[in-house]
Amino acid sequence: MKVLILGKNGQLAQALIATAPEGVTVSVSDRHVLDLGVLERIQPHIIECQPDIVINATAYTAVDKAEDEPKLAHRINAEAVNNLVEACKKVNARLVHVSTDFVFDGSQNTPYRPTDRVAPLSVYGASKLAGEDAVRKLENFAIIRTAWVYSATGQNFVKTMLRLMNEREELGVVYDQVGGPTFADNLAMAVWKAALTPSLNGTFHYTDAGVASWYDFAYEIHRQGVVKGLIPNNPFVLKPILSGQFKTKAVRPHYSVLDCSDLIEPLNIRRPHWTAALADCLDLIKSRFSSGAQE
Ligand SMILES: NC(=O)C1=CN([C@@H]2O[C@H](COP(=O)(O)OP(=O)(O)OC[C@H]3O[C@@H](n4cnc5c(N)ncnc54)[C@H](OP(=O)(O)O)[C@@H]3O)[C@@H](O)[C@H]2O)C=CC1
Ligand SMILES: Cc1cn([C@H]2C[C@H](O)[C@@H](COP(=O)(O)OP(=O)(O)O[C@H]3O[C@@H](C)C(=O)[C@@H](O)[C@H]3O)O2)c(=O)[nH]c1=O
Ligand SMILES: [Mg+2]
Repeated sequence: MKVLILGKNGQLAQALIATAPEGVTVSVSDRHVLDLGVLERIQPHIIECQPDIVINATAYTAVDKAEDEPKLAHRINAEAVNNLVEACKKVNARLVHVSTDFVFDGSQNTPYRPTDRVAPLSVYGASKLAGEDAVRKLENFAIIRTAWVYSATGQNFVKTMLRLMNEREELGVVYDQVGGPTFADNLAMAVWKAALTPSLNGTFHYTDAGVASWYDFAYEIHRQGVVKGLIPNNPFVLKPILSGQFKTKAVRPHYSVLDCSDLIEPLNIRRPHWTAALADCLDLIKSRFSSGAQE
């Protein structure tokens, strides 16, 4: 089984590479091998690789910047995906594609199922939805929507909080956006299972278990960070604030909890609670820090 992973240095790509199951032959294309912005390169590259399965772990993920660069976000998250779909058709490859909770507007107050109404609030969300729509033209695909991804490598909320909690004595974090924090390593396990289950076709959700606001998430990062010696045990004030008190270019959904049962039940996926997953990630960050690892 030949699996082509698109993306190398991203959070999910790194986790997929680290957890590749035995028996699969993995090849990885980073942006130097295949820049997805150069649309006409996509088809020849896929034809050259002849994969059985393509896992697209790439995306334009800068949510606020996308508001200023809508064309680029659309090119990477939608047009490139459309070309990828055409290429997969040519070589008869299964495509596993990753999408986001930001396709929803957050107006629901029960966990979103894959079939619930989509209505993105941001350029990023709209571009990812257009990418999903392209993938749904294929016969053999799985779209995995996830949310609030973090890992020991790369840029994410956990790393930002650790930095700010080391620099400041006070921090405001929004409590009116509620979702499902997800450790990239756990997401990667779910993506591998989905990739290697050919009968699984359609749109699915995976996040770690439990729900949190960004404030809850930050509170737990601080609590565990202090216990693990990643944050000094100094007086520190974490203030719960409203989204309106933290101005961002992009509008984010107030509620984007994803119902993952359609994926985790048939595939028997173990879904750790986000607080346990956070502990795993902080342990990794700590071991990288003490071994002097640089990014
Ligand atoms: N981060 C999050 O919180 C969430 C992410 N998602 C989705 O999960 C998936 C993985 O996200 P994540 O790993 O966090 O993303 P990262 O931002 O960590 O990584 C982005 C990846 O996209 C690649 N990439 C970006 N632009 C190009 C380009 N022009 N050509 C080739 N490659 C490019 C990067 O390539 P390279 O490796 O070469 O640098 C990198 O591997 C995405 O589909 C994202 O939309 C969904 C919900 C939440
Ligand atoms: C740094 C910071 C952020 N915030 C808020 C802003 C925002 O509403 C929220 C999260 O901020 P971030 O910019 O880290 O997260 P953001 O980039 O919006 O994360 C999103 O990324 C994309 C790729 C996705 O697909 C989503 O699932 C989601 O993970 O926290 C604070 O309230 N205080 C702070 O000090
Ligand atoms: Mg971000």
